[in-house]
Amino acid sequence: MAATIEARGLRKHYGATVAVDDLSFTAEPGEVTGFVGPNGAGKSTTMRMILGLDAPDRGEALIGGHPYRTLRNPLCEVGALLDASAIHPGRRAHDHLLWMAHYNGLPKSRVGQVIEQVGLGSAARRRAGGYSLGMRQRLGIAAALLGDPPVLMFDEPVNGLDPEGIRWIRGLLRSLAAEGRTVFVSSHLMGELEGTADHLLVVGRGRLIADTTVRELLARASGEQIVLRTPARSEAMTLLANAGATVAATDRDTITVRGIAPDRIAAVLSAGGLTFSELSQHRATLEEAYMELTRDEVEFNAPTVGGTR
Ligand SMILES: Nc1ncnc2c1ncn2[C@@H]1O[C@H](COP(=O)(O)OP(=O)(O)OP(=O)(O)O)[C@@H](O)[C@H]1O
Repeated sequence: MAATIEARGLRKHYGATVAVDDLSFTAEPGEVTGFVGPNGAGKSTTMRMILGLDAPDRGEALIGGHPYRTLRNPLCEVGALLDASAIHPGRRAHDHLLWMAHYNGLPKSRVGQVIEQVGLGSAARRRAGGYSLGMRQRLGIAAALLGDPPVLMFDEPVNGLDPEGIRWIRGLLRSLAAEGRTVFVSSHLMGELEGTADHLLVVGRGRLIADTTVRELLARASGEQIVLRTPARSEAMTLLANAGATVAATDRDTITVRGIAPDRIAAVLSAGGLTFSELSQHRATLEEAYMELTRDEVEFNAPTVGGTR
């Protein structure tokens, strides 16, 4: 059974801080939806509201069309990893999952299945207090998968993991989406979602600033910018600025040019007697596209060296 996650006009404030401000979006089955934004953007607060752990001031959040609190068997409708350290250190992973299964009326056989699925097999009888961060993440994910739910939500699941752990989580997210599940994953680093997310929701200061696909976001960030490589960098910058372009030096002999077309750039340079060795469309990385979107949205923006941007 497929199910969406929907937020409709969600708002939440804590004292004078508006953590989430009129947020609306839909996450669809069969896709990994990346929920990205700088620290303090409101990601965890939004996820807590979707999961019924915090009440919105306004708006509503729905899983498969229903508020979390009205779900009859929540573990079978949505699995979530919010805080991997939430398990008691004296508890063994196997017993923890067995207790969850029992409490939620799930067959015992699910425990062994999810332990295998997350690769915790040999460690499942050890106490969680001795687990590494990566093992605790795996246990949290096993708990989320226990009810075989169509919707999965993970809050910063790769935070602090080694490259092998990151690769494993990425593969898992993709395979869960390929099974037709709705996979919702938050991160404050866009690069972490490269090659994993299909759909991106970018938030800043509690507001939605982009609801897009990875492909569209890259195309938008790459468009219009031309990379020019020339030995006469400063002369070229002057000529192009006089011709109405916006220019910025990016390297010893490289300039990015906006606002005029490549054939016009070539014509201006040739009229000025300048040569160039490259004139190409700029290809933005996902991280660059994200930085551009969120530049003004960072809660605590560190001043740049020299006070200029
Ligand atoms: N329980 C709370 N009491 C007071 N302020 C809160 C509380 N929870 C969140 N906030 C504030 O709300 C804002 C959004 O926080 P939230 O944790 O949702 O952001 P986030 O995007 O998940 O950040 P991070 O990436 O750092 O986890 C922040 O300014 C935070 O300080």
